[in-house]
Amino acid sequence: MKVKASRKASFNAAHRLYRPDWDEEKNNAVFGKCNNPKFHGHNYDLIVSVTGEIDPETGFVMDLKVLKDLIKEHVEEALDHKNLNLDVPEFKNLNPTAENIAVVIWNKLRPHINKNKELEVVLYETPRNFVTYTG
Ligand SMILES: Nc1nc2c(c(=O)[nH]1)N=C([C@H](O)[C@H](O)COP(=O)(O)OP(=O)(O)OP(=O)(O)O)CN2
Ligand SMILES: [Zn+2]
Repeated sequence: MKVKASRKASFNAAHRLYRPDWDEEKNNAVFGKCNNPKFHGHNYDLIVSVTGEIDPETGFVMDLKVLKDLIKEHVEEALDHKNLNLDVPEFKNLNPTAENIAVVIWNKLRPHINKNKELEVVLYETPRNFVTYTG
């Protein structure tokens, strides 16, 4: 019997969506207001879920206090109050779209989650725009 255990978190960050190899016209056509050269920010909401068997001794799929601390150390400290394009090495050559941010978060957390458990990251960029990555 598998159960999904989840932890919510949030961070805020600035970004700009653009490709340096495209001219301004094309960047504006594809990325619109998200291509603002002075950047813009979002309050990101994150749901990290771990799915697996319940440990019969603890009753936990995973201790959610441990998951909270992992998110704080590996996600919030890396991304919160940062300019994703300028401050976060993973986005030096990668557009910080919601999809790419979700993949980066998943990759940061995966090494710290038991191999027998599945990991899912849901990232809300706005209250209505969200992406899901499961590896
Ligand atoms: N597939 C994707 N599409 C878009 C992304 C993305 O990361 N992946 N990002 C953006 C913008 O950065 C940003 O999310 C603005 O999107 P928009 O829909 O314009 O949102 P609003 O500011 O209008 O706020 P809502 O609350 O969503 O109405 C665009 N596309
Ligand atoms: Zn944006």
